[in-house]
Amino acid sequence: MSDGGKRGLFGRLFGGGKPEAPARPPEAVAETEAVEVIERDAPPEAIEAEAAPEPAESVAEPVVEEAPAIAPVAPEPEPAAEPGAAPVKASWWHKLKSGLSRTSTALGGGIGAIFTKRRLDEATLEDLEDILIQADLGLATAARITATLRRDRFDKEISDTEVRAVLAAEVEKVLAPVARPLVLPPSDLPRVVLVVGVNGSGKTTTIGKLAMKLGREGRKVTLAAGDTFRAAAVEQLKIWGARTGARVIAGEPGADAAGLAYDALVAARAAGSDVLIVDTAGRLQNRAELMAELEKVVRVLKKQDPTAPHDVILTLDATTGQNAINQVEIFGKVAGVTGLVMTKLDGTARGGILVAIADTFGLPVHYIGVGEGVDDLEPFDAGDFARAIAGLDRHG
Ligand SMILES: Nc1nc2c(ncn2[C@@H]2O[C@H](COP(=O)(O)OP(=O)(O)OP(=O)(O)O)[C@@H](O)[C@H]2O)c(=O)[nH]1
Repeated sequence: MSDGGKRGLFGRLFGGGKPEAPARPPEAVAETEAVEVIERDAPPEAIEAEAAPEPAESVAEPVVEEAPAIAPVAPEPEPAAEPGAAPVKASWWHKLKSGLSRTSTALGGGIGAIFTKRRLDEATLEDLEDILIQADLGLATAARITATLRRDRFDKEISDTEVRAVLAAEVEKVLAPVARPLVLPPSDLPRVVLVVGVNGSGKTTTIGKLAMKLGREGRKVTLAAGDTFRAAAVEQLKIWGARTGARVIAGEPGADAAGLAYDALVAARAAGSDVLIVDTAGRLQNRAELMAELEKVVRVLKKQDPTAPHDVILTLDATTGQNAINQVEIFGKVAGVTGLVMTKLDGTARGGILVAIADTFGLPVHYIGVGEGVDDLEPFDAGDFARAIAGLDRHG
């Protein structure tokens, strides 16, 4: 986070007060509980896509329920730090490297098998290019890596470690421009972060982890349980809310997602939240009606704040490989994706897909996830990622 800090610094940056909440009656929002549920009984069709009546008028009055307080979760224990490294960074490097081990083993094993004390010839370069493509790095990056080797080392002896160093350097060149943190500039109004993606890509888990990070930075966070299709997703978000101290605005199963997002923004404003993170139902990018619903969520948020949503984050499950490229294209068109989070890099040998996506779209990669734990999400660092997938140690 660019301007994260303790509450005092945050308070100075943001100033003391927040504006009054518009439209929705303040009694819809209780002030102190960690988790709250707004019961909404509007059926999904209550707001027609094109007629788009004011969502706040289309639903019954919300009811606020208090959920039992659950103690915030403690951070996971840090493993022993590398000498001279900051403990958190060291711990993350450890997780990143072991999380990406399947990718680095697939790449490194293939490279080790073809570079056994031999001169670099055209056949070896072709074999290498195949390995890089199979690891989902993308045609362009694979071609660049082999071109660099051809230019600098052709007909010379070269070890697999040297090849991996070239691989890391080329991958870092691709990733460095997209490694951009999620920036939350000072504002009197809540920053609205919409999280989209296909089913099971890790939206809710990522939101929970993000809420924890923002809470630790002293931000006041509201979560909107916009995945109204799946009751378990709402429960999951409530648990995250309780763990992180974020308030959760949720509705009845099947409630209208756009209306819920609208209400959540009203509630976030009334509560003086710094950030509203809106969860959405998982949807396949080829399901037109679900994609239309997503467009409606965006439209309805804009009715209250024309600049919202300020961030549209697409979560991508690394294990889906090449399909992730199609997801970026379609979600980009429908929801105006502004940044990416790649999850489940720990469960796949296909972590190279992040490189292909960076090369193809140039969209900011804010975070990567390498596990289900609360501390398994960190801002994306191009150099660390490149060296980890190449199976090399960290710089410095
Ligand atoms: N190994 C691993 N598992 C993850 C990671 N991120 C999320 N998961 C798991 O992936 C599964 C799906 O995550 P959810 O957060 O429920 O995904 P979702 O996109 O909200 O799912 P839907 O609500 O069905 O659309 C859960 O079991 C998570 O614990 C990660 O970085 N690594």
